[in-house]
Amino acid sequence: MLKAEHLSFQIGRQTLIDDVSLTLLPGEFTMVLGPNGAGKSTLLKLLTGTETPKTGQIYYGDQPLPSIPLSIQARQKAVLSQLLSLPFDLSVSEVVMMGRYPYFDLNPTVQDIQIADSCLEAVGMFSFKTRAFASLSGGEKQKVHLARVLAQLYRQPGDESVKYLFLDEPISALDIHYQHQILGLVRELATKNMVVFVIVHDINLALQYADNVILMDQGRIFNIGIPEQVLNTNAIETVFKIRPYFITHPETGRRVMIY
Ligand SMILES: Nc1ncnc2c1ncn2[C@@H]1O[C@H](COP(=O)(O)OP(=O)(O)OP(=O)(O)O)[C@@H](O)[C@H]1O
Repeated sequence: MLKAEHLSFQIGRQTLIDDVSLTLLPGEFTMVLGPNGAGKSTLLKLLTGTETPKTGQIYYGDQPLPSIPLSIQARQKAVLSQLLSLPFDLSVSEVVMMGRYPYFDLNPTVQDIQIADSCLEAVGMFSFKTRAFASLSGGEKQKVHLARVLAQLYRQPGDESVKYLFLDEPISALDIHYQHQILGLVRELATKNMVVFVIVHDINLALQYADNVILMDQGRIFNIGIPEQVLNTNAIETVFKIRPYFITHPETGRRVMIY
């Protein structure tokens, strides 16, 4: 479980996060939505320890996040940020192997290599293994970084500890086939004792995949709960300033938003 209590964060005089409290449970796929500048990425940075809140506490299980050694954090928590480019000239397999750094000293083991390969396979990028990362398209880079975080949280047999996965707009550059493939993969991971926090902009994908939705606005949580309740007409109109309409998917019976 991840618990955050009364988080606030400021830069200069601007309050980016204003008294945010939440509980995220392993097994639940949490999606975070909200307009540009609502504070979604900033909240992710606080929850992952990249930034330190001005007030408030974050607990992973019953441990305050700052008290957990970084070497332990690296094996339980993985983060995919919006920044996809890398300052070094690395191959695709070297980028994915970065996810295994917390597990080996000097050289990756055969098992690390197998894990990295299987994660590349899972995101449909195995055939790009030897390519220069810098030469990939935006969507291909996004998939390789996803393979990196999957490799970081890869569960060894017998490891039943809670893992924490944070993805900041992981599908923004992906075509619709891969949007669904990756979200399906992440939903499957969530069921395996993982806390999953994913920022997206697509309301219909949240309605389709999320167990739990956090709707943010102006540095605060506007609403949190099950998707159909949180993403209602009034909330969408208030937060996104657009009037939505909902129809029923002819095959699945699911709620779909149009506007
Ligand atoms: N280093 C910084 N200095 C000043 N302002 C910042 C800084 N980082 C973020 N902000 C501001 O904080 C607010 C929240 O930013 P944040 O990136 O968390 O928004 P977001 O909800 O993730 O937005 P988007 O959907 O556009 O990615 C924005 O107004 C942003 O301009």
